[in-house]
Amino acid sequence: MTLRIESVRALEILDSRGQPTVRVYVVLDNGVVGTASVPSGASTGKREALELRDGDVGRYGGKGVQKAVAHVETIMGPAIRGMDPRGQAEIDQFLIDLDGSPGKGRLGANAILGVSQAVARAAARALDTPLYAYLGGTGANRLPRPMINILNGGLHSDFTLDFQEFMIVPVGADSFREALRYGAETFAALRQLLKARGYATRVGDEGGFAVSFDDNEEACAVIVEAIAAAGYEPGVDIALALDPAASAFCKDGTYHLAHNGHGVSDSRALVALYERWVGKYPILSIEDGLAEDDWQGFQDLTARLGDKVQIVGDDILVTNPELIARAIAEKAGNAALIKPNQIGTVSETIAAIQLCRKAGWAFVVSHRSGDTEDDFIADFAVAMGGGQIKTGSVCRSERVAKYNRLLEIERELGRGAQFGP
Ligand SMILES: C=C(OP(=O)(O)O)C(=O)O
Ligand SMILES: [Mg+2]
Repeated sequence: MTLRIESVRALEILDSRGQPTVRVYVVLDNGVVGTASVPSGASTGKREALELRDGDVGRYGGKGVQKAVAHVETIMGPAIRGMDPRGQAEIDQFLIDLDGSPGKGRLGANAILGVSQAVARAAARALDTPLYAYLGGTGANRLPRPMINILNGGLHSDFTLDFQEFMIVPVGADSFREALRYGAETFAALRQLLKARGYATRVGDEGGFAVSFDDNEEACAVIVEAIAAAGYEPGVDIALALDPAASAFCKDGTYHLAHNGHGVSDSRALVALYERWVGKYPILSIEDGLAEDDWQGFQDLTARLGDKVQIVGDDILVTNPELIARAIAEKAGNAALIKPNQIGTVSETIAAIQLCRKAGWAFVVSHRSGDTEDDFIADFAVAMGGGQIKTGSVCRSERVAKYNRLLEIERELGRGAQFGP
């Protein structure tokens, strides 16, 4: 069967924060269309691929993406016209070369990723194959274990807490469906608990409750209570995972904690705090426990806790194979967060995961805090062999879209479905 890219269109749409973002449509010569919408972070790593935004504050109150849209339609589209959409690696490399800049800032990583993902979708549709099977083959039958965000802080909720994400991990569940149920029931129990204590139950950017406690640690304590209130055993059925996103409260190598009594701490004190918490609460994963430039801190944390806790690099690694390779060599962590828009193409995202696998590292496929109804990462996680996925709470549709897609995939796989990292 011959398949050719006929045209590529793009559109400025809104993300879940009401900010403009890019949607791409790749049209094939047989009429099949693949679409993709690109997410956008708030607590971004400084070495991420560059999201191209227009200079002025646009009509939605944020900076528009008209330039990125124009680059898709006038530069990238004509350049890949006539190419076979099944040649993902070739097309991605072609787009990287067409941009020619180290951070993809000329054409815009948001524009490039939109095209890259829409090409994959178009090819899968043309072959009448689900995206997970197209990207992962017949062996792609493992559903990822979810890390479900239930309390938001940091840049995702105006620093109601210093730490950005408090997540629950249904370790005792034996299917994705059950895991999601554990998560939804605990979220409901947490809502009741917070209400009973007089807290408002508004939510942050990723749908976790945005509650201000005097001390960050209270978040761990209340989650453990909610797990028990929902009828589960903390640490056995459901564990905790943290993403402090420490770059956001680090200035000049010092960590400034407004919700922690003593206020300011250095890297060693923060590592000691995590050690104390791990001794007290069933925490199995800590992402960005230190700031993106604190390689020594990541090494210390890994040396102290790495044999029992997953130490995930997000801002420090930015899904970049070169930085992941360095962290593997320097033992600065034992897992990578995987965000396709941090690196900018599907092929480079796959390369980052392949590197993790080779080194015995774990990986967590992730949404962004500004996201859309696009559920690409759900299929992508299954294609990559499961691992883990973090895509927010169970109460905002742009997050639930990914969970619901995973439910669909699990049912489609039937008896063949496997679950967990
Ligand atoms: C998802 C995250 O947030 P953002 O998209 O704001 O970087 C994160 O830090 O892991
Ligand atoms: Mg993070």
